[in-house]
Amino acid sequence: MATDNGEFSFAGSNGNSNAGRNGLAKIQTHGKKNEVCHDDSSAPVKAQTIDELHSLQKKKSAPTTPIRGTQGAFTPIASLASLTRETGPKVVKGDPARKSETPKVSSHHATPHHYAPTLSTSDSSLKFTHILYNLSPAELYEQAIKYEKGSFITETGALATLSGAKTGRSPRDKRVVKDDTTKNDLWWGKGSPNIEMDEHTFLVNRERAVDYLCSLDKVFVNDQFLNWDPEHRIKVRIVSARAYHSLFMHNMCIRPTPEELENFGTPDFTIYNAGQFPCNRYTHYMTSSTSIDLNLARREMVILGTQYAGEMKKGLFSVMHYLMPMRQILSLHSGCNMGKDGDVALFFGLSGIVLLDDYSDMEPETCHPNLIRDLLQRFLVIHILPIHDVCYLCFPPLDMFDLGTGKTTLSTDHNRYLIGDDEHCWSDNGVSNIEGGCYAKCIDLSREKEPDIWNAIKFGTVVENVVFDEYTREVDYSDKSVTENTRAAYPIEYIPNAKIPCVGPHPKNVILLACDAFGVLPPVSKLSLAQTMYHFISGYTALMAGTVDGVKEPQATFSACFGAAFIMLHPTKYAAMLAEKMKKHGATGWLVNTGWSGGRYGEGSRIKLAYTRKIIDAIHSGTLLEANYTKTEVFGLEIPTQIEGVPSEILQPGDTWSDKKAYKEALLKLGGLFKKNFEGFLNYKIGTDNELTEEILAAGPNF
Ligand SMILES: Nc1ncnc2c1ncn2[C@@H]1O[C@H](COP(=O)(O)OP(=O)(O)OP(=O)(O)O)[C@@H](O)[C@H]1O
Ligand SMILES: O=C([O-])CC(=O)C(=O)O
Ligand SMILES: [Ca+2]
Ligand SMILES: [Mn+2]
Repeated sequence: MATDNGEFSFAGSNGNSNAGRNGLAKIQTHGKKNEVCHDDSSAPVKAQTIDELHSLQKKKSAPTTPIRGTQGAFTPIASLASLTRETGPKVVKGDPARKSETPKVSSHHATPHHYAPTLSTSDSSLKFTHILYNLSPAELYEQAIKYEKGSFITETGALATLSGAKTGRSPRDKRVVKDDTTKNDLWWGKGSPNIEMDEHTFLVNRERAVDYLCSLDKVFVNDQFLNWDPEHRIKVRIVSARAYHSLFMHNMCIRPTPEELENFGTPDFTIYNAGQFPCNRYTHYMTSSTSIDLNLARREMVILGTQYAGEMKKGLFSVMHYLMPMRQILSLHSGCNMGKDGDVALFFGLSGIVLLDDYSDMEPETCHPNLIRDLLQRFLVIHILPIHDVCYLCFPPLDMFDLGTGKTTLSTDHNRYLIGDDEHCWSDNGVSNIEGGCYAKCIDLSREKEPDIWNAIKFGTVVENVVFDEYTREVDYSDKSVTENTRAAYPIEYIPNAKIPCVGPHPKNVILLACDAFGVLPPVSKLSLAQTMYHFISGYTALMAGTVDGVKEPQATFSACFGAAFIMLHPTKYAAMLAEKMKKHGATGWLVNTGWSGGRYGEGSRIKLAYTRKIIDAIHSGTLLEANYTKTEVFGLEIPTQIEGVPSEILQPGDTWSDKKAYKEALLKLGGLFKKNFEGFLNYKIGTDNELTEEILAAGPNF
């Protein structure tokens, strides 16, 4: 929904009587709104900083610099205005610790602002906060190392950081404002990742975050872009308290040129990351001290109680899952690369902590014991939400993790151009990467198997939660002491054959990746369009759950569109768009199992990355399309009989199991889980074509 001046707007926000210049309700700082308790009843102090206030204490006996003169030199940042400070802190560059340095005024902020006569309402509004605006990686390194515990330079020059208590995303703590527009537009209720909150509660959390940020001596502001398609580029502002967060987003979002920054204007979306500070559990809708709050009408996101940087990345991805479909553009949780001849492939796959199951129709007593235990241990104020409501948001136990299906690993291919590793758009113009960087798993990373990722971990790259040698600073990628989910965030240019700008023509191959820990899905199968849709909607992979005795058990998980945690609309909306685009552009679907072979987890072994790469090569080159196929029982998948460089005996999973009976059992078990999961979609039509809906329903396991 681009407006005349090229900025997008959200449906519903423009007609709002409360709307400010950009269609947004402004933060109200005076009078009205009886639900807010104001502290501006007493006579205001005539000062805008604490220093000014102190200067008022002493009677002037000699001329000093006029107050207005110094103030006029700085532009305040409107985003950080709150009930306690109307204007927000002023933008300066440089480190406030270097007192001798005169702070340079940033020329980037063109927001015209008219100073009201000094009317300060609390001490908070007098406090000076430095805004460290779009610092360079080198400056951010210095800030991190000086002020953030756990920041170190690794042997290869990367910045090692700790993300704090949270080393992965917290999907249970995500909240989305339900208002008149989103109540109809978004997917709510059973199975949906969108847990509602109201506008007022959002403002409570926003105020908490903004006041926290303004209480600091300095905050970081990044102004950057999302989406390499210039027609659908989104301007984002990230306000954060840590150099780690600022560098992470510098790497992950698209970096503006100095000219683009000069003309940046008003951001389309703003994140307030106050992750070090918890939310208040006595606040309505809060069930823990972590909250990630999305307000589409205000175009804002607030983060409280988690420093895991992936929340910002995936929070913005959720926003794109709303904005892009509104423009008939499909947003995809996929990697993407392109061959020398311009053939594009998409790699879908699940990852991270995902919605595992849904217990909405269960009584609290029968609810998942892990969840109950977790609730009892973690929630001080269970009464805020009736336990039954919480139960319907059943998520995996906290010690559950995924193995990674291979989006990043397989899209990063030395023989092909990398368009992106995780988030893309498919529009009438072709594909475009949403991001400006990659976020690779580092666990067991090896130079031989993943040379391009290995080499990208250098100066400028953020490595999260890795363990390194105290003296040499050599990283031990096999060390899981902090977490399994160790990660590296680097600008996409760090991959030598990145395709810049990160756009490409319409995809020729759509590869669905599943890490099957049951060991029954074939290493590769060719899919019909209906099968592709069936597996896209199912979004299967295995998660590893730690049990009480520390034994790891694989568990099937289904995450619609291979990214249920990030979608905003009903999965069938995305599925219909994918089907339409694949049909129109003649793309072929493939299912690739990057998981177990020769038995389930614990018995067989993970398919060698080298073999998976050969399989992917054969898909890209077109030779696999020409191969001979046989059809499997239960799943009805077409399996090639031969692939160059891959032992033929591993292509048929049944042949690799020594215990055939166990194989059949595992196969039927997985088939049953697919069926059960798909029941949730039986009542939905996919697109306008009833024929396709019927076909998709028939394309699942049959037995
Ligand atoms: N046969 C295989 N194919 C793909 N990856 C494999 C294979 N065997 C082992 N791996 C490992 O599995 C992991 C795949 O993770 P990857 O980062 O590609 O996941 P992802 O799909 O990008 O997830 P996320 O969205 O969380 O980033 C890597 O650590 C890789 O080394
Ligand atoms: O967001 C994260 O933590 C990592 C990621 O890419 C995903 O989970 O899909
Ligand atoms: Ca990845
Ligand atoms: Mn991802």
